[in-house]
Amino acid sequence: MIDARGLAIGYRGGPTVLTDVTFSVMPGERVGVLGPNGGGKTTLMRALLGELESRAGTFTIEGRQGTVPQTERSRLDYPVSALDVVLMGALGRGPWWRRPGRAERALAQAALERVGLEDRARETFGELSGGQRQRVLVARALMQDADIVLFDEPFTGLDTPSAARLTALIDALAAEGRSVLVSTHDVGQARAWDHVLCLNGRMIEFGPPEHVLTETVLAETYEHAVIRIPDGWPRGVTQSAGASARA
Ligand SMILES: Nc1ncnc2c1ncn2[C@@H]1O[C@H](COP(=O)(O)OP(=O)(O)OP(=O)(O)O)[C@@H](O)[C@H]1O
Repeated sequence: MIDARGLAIGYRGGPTVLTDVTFSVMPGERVGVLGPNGGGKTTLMRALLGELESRAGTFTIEGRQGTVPQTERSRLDYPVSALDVVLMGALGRGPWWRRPGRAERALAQAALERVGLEDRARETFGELSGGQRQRVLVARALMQDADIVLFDEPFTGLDTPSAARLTALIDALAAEGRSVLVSTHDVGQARAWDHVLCLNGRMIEFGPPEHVLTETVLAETYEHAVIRIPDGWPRGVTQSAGASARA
């Protein structure tokens, strides 16, 4: 679904902020994207969405993309309902001037049901909890029938039950053959996915978690910040309480 070779990415008029990115994602794979603040996770997502051009290297993407952005960055005071947000996923299906019809509304309602929010359709998006907003945005990606779903730090601020619900949704999307990229600060969570991509201004490592989540790679990724990872890790990985790495 995604094949990137030696990508270098920067913002218009600015320096290159991410280099040497080489990875591939197959249908149904879940890839965790790890890195410190400013490491380049969002930049990579934006390049995959076509918002930023690569300055070197090549990449190909096959299939429709859907994105689940960081909701605290969205404008939350705009009075749109949860259903309206999901219906935005239907834009592009028909001419821009045509309002969503009954069929689209039924699909949007079904997508909300899929994420367990069928009874919240009429509620204002900005008044939902962070976890509920994330799920509405997953429903929007379902509405787009996205083959590739990009999540930008979706677990930030979620309590344990909400995080577990979102993890189950990510697993379900992958089980349907959709490819899922999830940027996260949670090293413990990334361990459960198929591949991990570590970024810190350049790609540090890409591969299965058991190869990537080593002390050496994490130290390079987080520049020797304290990394806490759960017990039961393969040898060579720092062991201590907690499950998250923050830089
Ligand atoms: N709109 C922008 N214009 C110019 N530079 C930007 C822009 N957005 C991000 N950058 C720069 O790109 C680099 C990577 O930032 P990015 O937002 O991709 O990191 P991140 O890994 O997503 O961080 P965080 O965990 O804080 O969200 C940083 O040096 C940042 O200053």
